[in-house]
This record gives sequence, structure tokens and C-alpha cells, in this order.
Amino acid sequence: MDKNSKNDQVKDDKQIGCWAKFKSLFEGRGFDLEFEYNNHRTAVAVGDNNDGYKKIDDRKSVEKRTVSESSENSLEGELAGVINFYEQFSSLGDDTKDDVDVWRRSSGVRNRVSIRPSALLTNIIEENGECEDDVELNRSPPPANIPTALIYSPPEPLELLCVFPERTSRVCAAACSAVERAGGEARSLRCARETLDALRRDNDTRVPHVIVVDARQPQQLDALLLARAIRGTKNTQHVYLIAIVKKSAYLKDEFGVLAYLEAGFNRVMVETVNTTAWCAEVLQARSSAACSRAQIAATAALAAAADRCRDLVAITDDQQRILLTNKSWCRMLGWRLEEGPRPIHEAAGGEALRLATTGARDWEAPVTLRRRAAPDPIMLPCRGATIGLTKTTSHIVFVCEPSAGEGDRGRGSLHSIRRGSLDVRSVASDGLRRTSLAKLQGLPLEAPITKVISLLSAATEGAPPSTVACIERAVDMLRTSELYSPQMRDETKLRVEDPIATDLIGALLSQGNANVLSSRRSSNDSTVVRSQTNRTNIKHKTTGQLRELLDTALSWDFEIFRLEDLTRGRPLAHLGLALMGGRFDVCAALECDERTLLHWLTVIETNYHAVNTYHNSTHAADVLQAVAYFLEKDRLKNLLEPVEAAAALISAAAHDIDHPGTSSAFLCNARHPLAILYNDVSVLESHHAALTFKLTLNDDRVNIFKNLDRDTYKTVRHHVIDMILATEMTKHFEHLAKFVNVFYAKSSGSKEDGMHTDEPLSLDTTALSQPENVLLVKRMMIKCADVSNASRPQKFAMEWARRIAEEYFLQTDEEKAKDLPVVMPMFDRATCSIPRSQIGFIDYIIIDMMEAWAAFIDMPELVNHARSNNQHWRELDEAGVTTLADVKRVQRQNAIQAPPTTTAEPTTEE
Ligand SMILES: Nc1ncnc2c1ncn2[C@@H]1O[C@@H]2COP(=O)(O)O[C@H]2[C@H]1O
Repeated sequence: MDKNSKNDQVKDDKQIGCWAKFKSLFEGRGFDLEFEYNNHRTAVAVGDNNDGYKKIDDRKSVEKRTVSESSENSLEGELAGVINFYEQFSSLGDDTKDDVDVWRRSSGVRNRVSIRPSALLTNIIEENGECEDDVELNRSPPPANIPTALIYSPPEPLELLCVFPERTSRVCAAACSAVERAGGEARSLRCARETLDALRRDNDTRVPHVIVVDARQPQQLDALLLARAIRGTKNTQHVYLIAIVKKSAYLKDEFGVLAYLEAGFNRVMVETVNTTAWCAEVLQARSSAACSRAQIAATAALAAAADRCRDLVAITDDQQRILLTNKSWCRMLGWRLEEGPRPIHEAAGGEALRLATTGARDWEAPVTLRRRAAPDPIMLPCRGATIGLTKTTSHIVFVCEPSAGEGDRGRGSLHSIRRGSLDVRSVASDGLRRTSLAKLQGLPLEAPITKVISLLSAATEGAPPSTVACIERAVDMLRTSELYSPQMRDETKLRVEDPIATDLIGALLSQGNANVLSSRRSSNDSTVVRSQTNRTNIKHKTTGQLRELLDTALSWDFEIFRLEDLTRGRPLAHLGLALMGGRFDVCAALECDERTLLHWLTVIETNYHAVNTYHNSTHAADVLQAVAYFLEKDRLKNLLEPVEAAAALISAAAHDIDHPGTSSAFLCNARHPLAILYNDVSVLESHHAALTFKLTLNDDRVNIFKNLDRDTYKTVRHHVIDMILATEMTKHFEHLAKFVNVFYAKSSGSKEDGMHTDEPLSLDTTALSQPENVLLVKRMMIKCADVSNASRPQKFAMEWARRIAEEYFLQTDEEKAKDLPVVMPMFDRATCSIPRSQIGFIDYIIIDMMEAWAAFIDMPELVNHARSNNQHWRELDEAGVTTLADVKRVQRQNAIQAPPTTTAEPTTEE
């Protein structure tokens, strides 16, 4: 063999070897490819080196070209890679105008697809349709475990978003022009903020398929941060993110790419200005984005289906940790939807679990389920399946069928269940087809309120006009976001009543337009209010009268003001120790020692302002005492776990800590730092809750939570914060209405406004099996305790009324002195009628609430005292009692111990 033919042979061998390698890229993926170029296969001459493919050209020197190795499981992606190669290959000087034929073999049938390299996929033409099951080029194959029918990704024009700080970036220009060539649309932005704004603004409508981020100049654009932020934005899971890096980034640190992937990029690409390379890149990316969007949508649809079925559904991972539960599961077992992975054993047991964990693929067996709010487990029939993409298990599915009674209990609100005539499933499916519901179809259907509106709207079908009008009015009201706003009802009532009541209730229920920053009452005062002479051994001093008094700590006429006297203004620590340390054994619940509890109580008490006439530690002790009293009632005793009772007592003791003696409205008007900090929203309550935790966690000696495990601490913290925030009076009607709606049934035919109907409400406590309803109970408990002074025996109610009036007057004095808006102008010490303020307070705030609460915990004296106090104030009003001095005179006449003030000399046995 001469030298030339030997060379040819080598070249041929090389070509054949390369061709084999090139083909192997595409084999084993469901289709084979063959190439013809200028009707002559060998014209495709490729060589390879370690990292790509080279063209071996007779006329030119070898030039390296990298084929986009598409790992995407989409035909489109593969083809784009091939085309990319061809374009580059052709650009070396061969005839670039010729079509390239790609033979695709599927199910044994050969199909030829002609591709004109320059036109890329937009010009793909099927030459012969031998293959009946041809693949739609715009659709990716569905993943094995999601029903194919659900995976639908309609062909849509490619949308690209480039984020390049440099306006004139050539890389960006190449990417954009590639997209335009492929019939898509490209936008470019220059910074992270613009990008995030655009994504949020665009919402679902124009979320791009692909976002390319310039990661070459971190000082100008932090690509990692931006990727994380994009991934944190709604509806971006499917977006394909490409980071553009310099070649040197790869050379420097081959693992650097991991940081990009971890931040949420799908691909890290070395900068290129080659439009063709970009074209292939973005087409692959779009295909991948469309595929994952279809999968996500399908998964969401399946999750929504699970959520809407009455069976209890739980899905675990292969470690038997529950990853997902549906609403029925949560409702019946008392789980929260957002709960993190928990072992299935916490909730389930029995034969079903045994089968699931021993590898059965499909089973039907009984399961025992534990409910959080009930001691006894329930046994239900369960169907299960083991899911896995390959031989290994990825998920286990449990579907438990509730018995008729259980299912009913778990479904919807009590009212809908009680009325029971509507079948949710039939109405939802039927109703949605009706024209009256057409406008609702675009709304998200997860919210219960949407379902309620759907049901109501469906009920109008064929109904008489008067009923339709009534329902439409109800639906209009339901559509407002201010469902529980007090202005929604009885507005007129407040306006026509006594101006003092209007003033007081108006100020309590709204944030008001208050004023004044008081240096006298600044929150900084808190640490110097009173020095604690002896922080320990309180117990040892609890002797004689004090001990006797504390023995009566669980009676409703507990002498709180006497305790204030006997303890020299430190009632909270003493009473707290007696109740929390003694009767309720908070130390056991929190696993802390009594000394820590004592320190905690002392620190909390120290941070109440003794100079306040009302919001001082005596009020805290009073609320604590009321909560303790309520907790003793059977209904609550059986309902709350020790740790929940502990949280309730903690909330009561700390609920007004560092109260400045002025309202939140006042702080807002005064531009107080707390109002600034909390944006004028729930200013005082947020401060009370935050300070409670700050003081508690600050010092190990007072940290009553220090021995709690992470989960229990989180639960306790959640309860404490929730209860303290519930004391905010602007939310009064919201909490009350929720409580009444959940636990009381109106007899049919009663008035639309259930709270003021004369028909007796009937208590229904079945809803207690749901934890969110237990939360309503706890909120109501602390709310009632907080204003329980009006439901105490007369002598206490009078003293509390005097104290709060004094505090209101002081606020008005300050507002006037500092020329700030006066929040309650009627509360002027010279003119205000204290009896009338109390009548208004009891009429509008107390009676309804105490009626609801008293029936719930079976404590009629709450209402009886409130009514009798109301009557007493009316008599005093008629007798001309008006001012503080008048009230004090009456108190003296009634032979009540002169009201102790925090500045008066205490009478004490010690
Ligand atoms: N007897 C009362 N008369 C008038 N207002 C009261 C009375 N008791 C409590 N309040 C108000 O009700 C509010 C409940 O929350 P606060 O403790 O923050 O502040 C309380 C007072 O503003």
C-alpha cells in the first residue's frame, strides 16, 4: 500500500470510528439517527478528540467544534444538538445551503426528517409519514410516573429573558438574535431588581422559558443571588436558568460550577457570541422548561385532586416519612398542611403499615390512625401503593377511607355540615358548569371562601327571585376582604348611642388617629420602674395572710387588690408562683426548675410599669388569675395539653409587658419608636410578645424554655405569640365572630346576623377536633381574661373601671399638653362620665363575648356579673355619679378598701 492510500485508509477508519461514536450519542434513547449529507454519508467526516468532535477537512486544517451534548430527554433537544454540529461543520466551507437529512427510527420504522441547517428546527419538514406514532417535536416524552394524559405542553413561541449589566454585550446580542431566528421573542434587562420586578409583574402570563444571566462580573451582578431570588419567586420552578461564565471560570475551579447549580441554575455555559450555538442552546432549554412545566402542572393537579377527596391521603418517601397529606387527613388527625416530614409511625399503625414497610406494591388492609386532639386512635380501611420510577421505591401512598361519621366531621365548616343538604361534590362539579359561576372559574379554588361562594351561587339556580337577591347580597359581602371588620355590622348603633361609648369603642376597635410621645412613659422606663430588692426566696416570705390569700387563688372573687397590697406591688410573681409553679406545674410541662420560673416571673413583673394606674403588673396578675380559673373548667381541662396550658399562663402573665400606659393609636400619633418599628400595626401587642421572648431568651437563669426540644419550643412560642396578639382590641370582633361561627349553631330561620339574634345559640363543640379551632378557644380565653374586670364582682369591677378611666384621662392630658390628636376626646377628666363609659363598654364589648364564652366553659357568673355591673353603673349614672372623685366616694361609701394606687404606702404584714 502506498503512502497515500495508507493515509486514506487511516482517514476512513477514523471517519467510521467517529461516525460510530457520533451515532452512539443518540442510540439507546428510543430512536436512532443516520445522517446523509449531499446524498453521501461519508461526506460527514468527523473526527474526535477527548472533549468534542472535529471536522476532518481535506482542504482545511482541523478545527475543533463542540457538539452540544444534549442530555435532555427530548427529541427536540437532541436534534438541536445535531443541527448545531452541522451548522458549525458546514460553516467550514462546505455547502451550507444544502439540507441535511436526519433519519429517525422509531418502533422499527424509519422516518426521514430534512433539516436545513440555517433554518434550524423551524424548517423541519417531514418528508414521508411512514411512522404513524411520530413524535411531536415540541413535546417532551412524559416521565414514567405521571399519567401521560396529564402532561400537556402546547407548542408556544420561545420567550427568552437576558440579564446583562452591559448594554452592548455581544453575548447578549447573539442570544437575542438566535431566539429571533427561532421565531421566539427576547427581552433584555440590566439588573437583578428589574428582573425580579418583571417576573413578579408578569406573574403567570409571561414567565419566560429561559433566563440567561451574565455571571462574568460578580461585582456588577451577583448571579448566584439573583438565581436564588428567581427560584424564590412564584411560578419559576420550570424556568430554565443559564449562567454565562468566562472560560477561565472553568479552568480555575472545576467545582465552581456546583455553586451555580446549587443556586438554582440549570446550566453553566461558557460565553460565546456564536448565534448558532445560542440557537441550539435556547431551543434545548425551552424544551426542558416546557417539559418541567408540564410535569409540575400535572403534579399540582394530582395534589389538588387529593386535597379535594374525602379519603385521607398521605404520601411518604422511601424512609416512611410523610411528605404530603391532604386536607381530609389534616382535618381528621389534627395535622397542619404545612407540617414538615414526620415519620408515618407517628400517625399510623396496623396491618397497612406493616404491608407498606415490607415491600408490598399494592395492598388493602386496615390502618389505625392517631388523632392529635383525641386520645383514642381510629381504625379505617386503607388502600396503598408503592411507587417507584425504577426498581427502588420512591414513595408510598396511603388512602384511608373515613367511615360515614368520621367523614362528615372532617368536612367543611360546622354550618355547612349541619345544614347538610348540599353535596359538595355534586354542586362543585355541576355548579361550575353553570353560567352564574362562569366568572368564578378563573379564581383559585383552594380557599374555603371560594367554595362557599360557589355553593351559594349554585343555590341560586332555579331559586325564586327573592332568594336569588338574598344570596347575591350574601355573596357580595363574602367577597369583601373585611369579613370580620366591626364596621360591617352595627355601625349605626354606635353612632346613635352615647358619645362616650362611641369614643371608647371607636378607639378600642380602630387604630384611631392618636398622638403624643410621652417621655414619662417611654418604654425605656421599664427597667427602672421598681427595683427588685429580693429576687429569690419569695416562697419563704409567703406566710400568714399572704399564704391564706393565695390559697384562694382559684376563686372568681379572688382579692387581687389585697394581693397587690400584701406583696407591695408585686402580685404577679407571688400569684404566678402559686398558680404556675403550684397548681398547674408549669415547671414539669416546660422541664424547668422552680427557680427559673421564679426568675422569669420576677423579670416579667419588673418590666411592667408600676406608674400605670391600670396596665401594671396587678392587671397582669388579674388576667393570669382569670386564665387559671378558666383552665380549671372541665371543657378546657380535657382539651389542652399541659404545655398548652403553660403557654396560656405565660401569655397571660406577659401579655401587657412594658405597656407604656397609652394606647397603640397614641404611639402612632406620637411617632413613637415602637410604632415606627411595627409600622403602626398591632404596635403594643407585637411589642409585648417580642419583649417576652427577648427577656426570656436573653438570660439562661430566666429562660423557662431552655430545656424544651426544638419542636416543642416552636409550638409554645407559636401559642404564646398567637395569644398575646389576640388581645389586640382592633381584632375583637374578628376573634369573637370566628369563635361564634365555629362553636355555635343558629336554629334555622334566625336572623342573618347571628350574634344579635334573640334565638338562643346552641353550643356545638364537635369542631374542637380541629387544631385551628382549638386556637380560637385559646384566643377567646385570653381575650375574656383580659377584659374580665367587667365580669368580676362589683367592687373589683368598680376599681378596675376607676383605674382604666384614670389612665385614659392621663393619656388625654398628655395629648393636649403635647398638642397631639386626642384619641378619645370624651375621656376628659373634667367632663367624662365614668358610669356611662362602663355601660357602653359592657354593652358593646363585654356582653356578647361573655355570653359566648360563658356557655362554652359553663360559667354563667361571667354574664351575671356583667349584667349586674351594667345595672349598677346605670343606677350610679342616674344618681349623678360622673367623675373619678364621685366614683371614689361611692367606693368609700360601699366600704370598699380605698383603692390602692401603686404609689400609695402598701399595707403589709411583712
Ligand atoms: N372596664 C373597662 N372599661 C373601659 N375599657 C376597658 C375596661 N377594661 C379594659 N378596657 C379596655 O380594653 C382593652 C383591652 O386591651 P388592653 O389591656 O390593651 O386595654 C384595655 C382597655 O383599653
